[in-house]
Amino acid sequence: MNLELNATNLIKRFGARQLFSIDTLNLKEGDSIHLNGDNGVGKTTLMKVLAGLDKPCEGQVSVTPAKRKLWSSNLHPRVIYLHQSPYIFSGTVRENLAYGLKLRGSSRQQTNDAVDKALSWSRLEPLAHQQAYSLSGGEKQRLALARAWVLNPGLLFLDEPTANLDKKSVQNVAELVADLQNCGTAIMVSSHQSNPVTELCKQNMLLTGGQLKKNVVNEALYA
Ligand SMILES: Nc1ncnc2c1ncn2[C@@H]1O[C@H](COP(=O)(O)OP(=O)(O)OP(=O)(O)O)[C@@H](O)[C@H]1O
Repeated sequence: MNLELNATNLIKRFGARQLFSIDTLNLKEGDSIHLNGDNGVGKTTLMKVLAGLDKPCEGQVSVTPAKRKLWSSNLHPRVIYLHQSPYIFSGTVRENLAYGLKLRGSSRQQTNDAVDKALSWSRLEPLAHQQAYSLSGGEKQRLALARAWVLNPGLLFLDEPTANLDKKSVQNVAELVADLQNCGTAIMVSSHQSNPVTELCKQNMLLTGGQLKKNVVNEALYA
């Protein structure tokens, strides 16, 4: 079922400093947005607010159709935020991939089958039994994407997913993100500069001076 996220009258302040004020923002499956803006303008904070991981000072974020929060403070189980330094659970790559599925109540057989598919999807099969903390930066980013992929994300927030990655790893991440897009996952990618992942996006939004400039069409994609 298609998900739609709506944010209205969002204001975020830290102390006396107002970071942003956004009247409306709508995201739905199929959307792909490059969230651009200089360092420190509030891209991470905005994406965390949209994903339900941080609270706005004013305003609301809602996702329809609504679903009960199962195991986390996320707004919705199919709205997923990935930090630029992926959070890795203790245990092997396989165990990391199984984590969310077990919490969702998948059976052992369902979990094993889905983990096998995710390992193949992310080309992490040779590393399946390696301790996840020992992966390289690029491998960790692929693991984080695969962990999201098994949960069938409707909306995926990618916070600087290519920061500190070499060219080959950036390309690998871009291929996985493109595949998620083709499956209908809406993506919002933050980055202060263009890269192969942001180039997949049909729209640009610019966070500047506390305002979100929306619906800037990415001409390069239609050239
Ligand atoms: N919990 C907090 N308390 C006070 N200030 C904060 C807090 N979290 C973030 N900030 C400040 O809010 C501003 C925006 O931070 P944020 O990480 O959202 O920006 P960003 O656009 O993602 O930056 P970058 O591109 O460098 O990652 C920064 O000046 C930061 O110091």
